[in-house]
Amino acid sequence: MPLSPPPEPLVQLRGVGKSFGGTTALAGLDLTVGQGEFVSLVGPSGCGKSTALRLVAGLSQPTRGDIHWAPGVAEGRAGRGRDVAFVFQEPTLLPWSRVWANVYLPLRLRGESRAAARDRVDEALALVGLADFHDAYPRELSGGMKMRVAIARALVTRPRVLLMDEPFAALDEITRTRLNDDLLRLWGEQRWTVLFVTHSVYESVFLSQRIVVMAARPGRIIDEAHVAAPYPREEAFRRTTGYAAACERVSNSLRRAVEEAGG
Ligand SMILES: Nc1ncnc2c1ncn2[C@@H]1O[C@H](COP(=O)(O)OP(=O)(O)OP(=O)(O)O)[C@@H](O)[C@H]1O
Repeated sequence: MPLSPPPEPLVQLRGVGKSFGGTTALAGLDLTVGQGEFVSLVGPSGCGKSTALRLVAGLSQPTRGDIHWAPGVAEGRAGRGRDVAFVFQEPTLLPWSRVWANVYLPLRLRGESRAAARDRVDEALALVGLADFHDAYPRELSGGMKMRVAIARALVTRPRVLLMDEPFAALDEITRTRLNDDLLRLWGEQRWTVLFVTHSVYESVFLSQRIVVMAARPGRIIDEAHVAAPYPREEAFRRTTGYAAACERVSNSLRRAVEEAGG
């Protein structure tokens, strides 16, 4: 099969380091994420995955090195940057606001009226399959539905880059699998660039084109695995030899990461 050319770089981390007092969270991180790519970061606890995501989001600044964006991408904090949206493990919805108002929030913070925002909020809710729940309060929703609201709230700004920090870790297996399918469907339709943090080897292989394995002390990249399987990826992909081989490769790298850290 001919290899497709690598996508145009969207964001490049060059020699990025981050220290917190005496703790070196990241050292010499070189990572390029291409336009429209789906890349996962995996690694043991404390290897700096969240720190890397926060740096890309502009929520904190590198101590060393630099982060270079392709021309035309709005930089800055995730909340303000037009083109970068962040989804955390906790959906962090406003409990006193209905689903619609929760999704409207980023546009409200930008000063857009409800009337001007209506179509975009409705569209984001429809994308995650929650159009019928716009009037519900968060307490009336399951964990999976709350996460869908959080994803809709990220999508409402029509970002080019979606940063996801263990978004499905707190969900049960069936809900997680369903949201994996939904996320891939949306990515196929919308073609954002996704940088996804997960502790699950299986989730990373199912979702990603490329998996970056990190080790701790200091946080650094020790392997990059490519998953050549085409999209759309269906359930049957989980039973292929390609899937098994990629899972084994990433698992072995992860084991090495843990051993190197003396864990
Ligand atoms: N604000 C902070 N102040 C001090 N140390 C920090 C801060 N944020 C992260 N660290 C440290 O930096 C290192 C990397 O943390 P980070 O949360 O990025 O790792 P992680 O790979 O995302 O971990 P996990 O998988 O447990 O979420 C850890 O040693 C952590 O204690």
